[in-house]
Amino acid sequence: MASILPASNKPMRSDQNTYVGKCFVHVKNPYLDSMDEDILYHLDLGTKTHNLPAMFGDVKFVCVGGSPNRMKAFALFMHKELRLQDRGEDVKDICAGTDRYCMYKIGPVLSISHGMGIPSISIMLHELIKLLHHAQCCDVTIIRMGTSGGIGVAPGSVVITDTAVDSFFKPRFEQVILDNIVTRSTELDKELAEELFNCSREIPNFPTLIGHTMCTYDFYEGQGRLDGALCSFSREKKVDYLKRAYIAGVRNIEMESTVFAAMCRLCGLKGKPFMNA
Ligand SMILES: O=P(O)(O)O[C@H]1O[C@H](CO)[C@@H](O)[C@H]1O
Ligand SMILES: O=c1cc[nH]c(=O)[nH]1
Repeated sequence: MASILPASNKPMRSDQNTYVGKCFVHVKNPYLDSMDEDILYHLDLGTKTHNLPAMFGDVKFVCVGGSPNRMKAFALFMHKELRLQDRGEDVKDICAGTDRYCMYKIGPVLSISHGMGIPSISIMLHELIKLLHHAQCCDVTIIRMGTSGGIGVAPGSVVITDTAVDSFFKPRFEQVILDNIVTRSTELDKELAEELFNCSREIPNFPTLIGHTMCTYDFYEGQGRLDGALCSFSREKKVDYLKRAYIAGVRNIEMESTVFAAMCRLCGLKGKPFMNA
């Protein structure tokens, strides 16, 4: 999406952070420490109402995806894979008190839904990152498992994102903060990409590749679709745009990866979108 402020009113600033050895999930908000209580409103959790270190202190993997049903199915799958003692049917939605997101905990794995688009996943990520921070979690890996539209790849391929890019094919996320635009990096953990790619090679008939993922603010006009309620470009313009995206290294399109990459990177989560194209 283009900046919503004129260029002259755009103080560009970059937030930077790198991954460190043993890494606690950290927040970057000086006000949080002085707060008597932190209510994670959209997760229906809080520091006074729940013992977050006891509930979540052992979390090492967080898997997120748009749809609540997908994330429940993934939780049941993980329950089976990890051969946990309790019955699979007992896998309970921790956020059942709110109908915004669902969350399941299966041993060290959290499975959470985030809805569609940047604003929806960003609210969930703010509260998830605070939750992992309050629970004193360290060395947490987060993976987004989503659907996406492939560009120049065989249908059904899995794209492991190395870098999330915006609609201009740039590795950045522009966050509007008050009336400023702050540009954040969207580089992702390269080792994790290789690790996931190597795992995929052990599974027969599992076409997988590593590439850039383009994140748009809209499913229809933003992704060059000709079948939305509005369409102001020609088929030729659409094809030209997608070809330029391919040349820039984009292999799939979805709607959350830039903010996901930017926030996880800043707060010490090793992150990776991983998508069906
Ligand atoms: O499959 P999920 O995780 O919902 O993600 C993709 O699907 C939605 C659009 O249909 C967008 O949220 C896009 O990013
Ligand atoms: O954003 C998305 C998600 C799934 N498929 C697409 O084509 N785009």
